[in-house]
Amino acid sequence: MSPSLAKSSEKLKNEIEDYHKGVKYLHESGIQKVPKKYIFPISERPNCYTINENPQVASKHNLKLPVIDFSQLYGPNRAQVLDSLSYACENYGFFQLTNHGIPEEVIKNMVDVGGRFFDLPLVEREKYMTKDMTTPVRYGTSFNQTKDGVFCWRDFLKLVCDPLPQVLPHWPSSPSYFREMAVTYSKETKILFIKLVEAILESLGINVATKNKTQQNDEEIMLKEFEDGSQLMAVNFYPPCPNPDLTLGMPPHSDYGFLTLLLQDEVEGLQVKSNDDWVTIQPIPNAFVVNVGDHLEIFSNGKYKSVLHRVLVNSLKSRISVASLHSLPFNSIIKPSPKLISETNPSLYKDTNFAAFLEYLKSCDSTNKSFLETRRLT
Ligand SMILES: O=C(O)CCC(=O)C(=O)O
Ligand SMILES: [Fe+2]
Repeated sequence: MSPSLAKSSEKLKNEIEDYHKGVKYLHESGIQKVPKKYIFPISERPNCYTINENPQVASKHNLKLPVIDFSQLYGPNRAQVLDSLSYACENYGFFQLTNHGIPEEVIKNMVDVGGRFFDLPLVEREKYMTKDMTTPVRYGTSFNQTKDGVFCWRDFLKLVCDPLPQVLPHWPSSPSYFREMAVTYSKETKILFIKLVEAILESLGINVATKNKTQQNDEEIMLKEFEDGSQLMAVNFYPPCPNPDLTLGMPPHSDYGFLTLLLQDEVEGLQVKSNDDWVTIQPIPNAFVVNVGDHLEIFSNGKYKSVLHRVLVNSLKSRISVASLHSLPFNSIIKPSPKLISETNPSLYKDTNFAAFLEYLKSCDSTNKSFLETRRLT
């Protein structure tokens, strides 16, 4: 190899190593332009409208998602709230949840400790970097780091939350109070998830209340399964990006799981696909953005929609979000509820399980085709 060729191949190798160190590393190294690796094809880039450029377009791109006041579910307005919930899940796949009962302090502590984790030196964070998708803790960058052709502007820490006594010793012990804050947050979101599942089953006409107290019905058994179900938390970190118009924090995707409870800080970035448009979800302090995952779309036989969403980045501010993904236990088979299928309304999805999802992740570039598309029968 000629000396100049050797030099350029050495440079390429260093660059590739740098991408795998993540975008916080790139940001801190002071880059002025995003490397080629992060540039999305034109058709996939965000349209960065500002209010001043085109007020009509800007307002169209700022959708007010249905806001569900959770406290109202337990009062005289329950039926109306269930209707709004059903409307949101059918038409948007997303809603914002206020007055959910999780103390402000628990939320603030989680965002704070998540931020302090990303403030640790790279050597500390790197300890959790692994290609193994089944480990209790995984630190990484982009979306599907080993498969992504184009990298996205996001670093993450993923924490498996069950069974807690087994996974907890693997969670980061630094920064201080990380485990305490993250455990409290994961337990609170799990309780909220169970309450949401009860409401969602009821909104689908599947009633959990037992008529005969000595007998458990199918739905109660199912709720018990959710209590023992899977929970995965992803702390996402998006540092400022020099060219937010060329890249994305996360590419369009739907969430694997039944429901995601997402906490976003005050910096906007999350966009949801609605009628072929990308619309920004305005952060509401202390509220959760809740979205239907692939499993709920399958379970509801397509009535509730697992909708594509993506994340934009910006040149000024870091952004943190914490996604808590909940579903049935990892080894469960997910299928349409027998209560919702009939001869005239046949099942639209293949039964699925976690192994099928892992297979999908291994086999293709996850941004090309959604997992859900691979499960549809028609
Ligand atoms: O950062 C966000 O707002 C969205 C994150 C997300 O979609 C995810 O973690 O699946
Ligand atoms: Fe997501």
